Amino acid sequence: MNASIGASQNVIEVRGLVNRFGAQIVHEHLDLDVPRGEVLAVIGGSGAGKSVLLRSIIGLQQPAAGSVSVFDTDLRHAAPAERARIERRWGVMFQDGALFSSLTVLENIKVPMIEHQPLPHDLMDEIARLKLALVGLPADAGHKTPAQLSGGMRKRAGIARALALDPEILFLDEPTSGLDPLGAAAFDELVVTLKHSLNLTVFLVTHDLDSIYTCCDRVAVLADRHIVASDTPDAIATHSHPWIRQCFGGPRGRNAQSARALIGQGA
Ligand SMILES: Nc1ncnc2c1ncn2[C@@H]1O[C@H](COP(=O)(O)OP(=O)(O)OP(=O)(O)O)[C@@H](O)[C@H]1O
Repeated sequence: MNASIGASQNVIEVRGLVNRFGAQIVHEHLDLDVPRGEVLAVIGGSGAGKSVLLRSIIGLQQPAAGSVSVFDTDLRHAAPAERARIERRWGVMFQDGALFSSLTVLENIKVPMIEHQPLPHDLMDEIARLKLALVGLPADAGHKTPAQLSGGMRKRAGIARALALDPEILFLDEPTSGLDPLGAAAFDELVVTLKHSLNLTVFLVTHDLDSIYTCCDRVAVLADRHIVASDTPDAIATHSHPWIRQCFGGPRGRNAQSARALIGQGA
């Protein structure tokens, strides 16, 4: 496909994806579209293949078959320079933040800039400080190492680094895992704010039903090795697939729906 056409509204298109590890088939003919500007949550049971899907999209996992296009470009067939240009247009926050432990937060945020877009050091410092403020971290957090931050602050620092190059797509792998309910809710609000202020497309792997109702436009459910349903959170909640019924009909699903109803009433 030609990157210059850009006619598609989908910034990510996955077609016929197959991933296996030895005899274990994780994905079998999986299709998924992510339109520009959408916050998409990918949910599914533990081990369903959500992280492997994310890794396949960003090129860290070589699929056995199928294609993945990002910005209308099939990354498997892209020349290294083109691939690097595409990679600069997304940012990734892995589950544990994946920050360099020996660097300060500001130095961590500057790493992608030094790698992909070296600028005078003063300017990179200034940009890093702006990213820190954007994710709601105080200025003094910039001079701390990851070990000196709380779990929630580390995740925010991970997002700040993912935003270093002003990406169009933000990939988040279980961003609220390990956070207390208030920290998780604040994180969901941050995702909504970033989506609107930066016009981001967000690909979110999550187990958190509150996040789904708070910040997602659409939910794609990964089960039985492929996407079994993809729709708004409300529509997914009434889907008949057994895993979805178990997930949304259980106590966590009911709590998330009640919380949403209360928010809707302005409580
Ligand atoms: N590098 C690898 N080598 C072998 N097996 C792997 C590898 N990466 C993932 N798997 C297997 O693929 C399956 C899907 O893993 P994945 O991490 O995508 O699940 P997940 O849906 O993200 O799970 P969780 O919600 O628990 O994080 C698992 O059975 C996992 O053990």
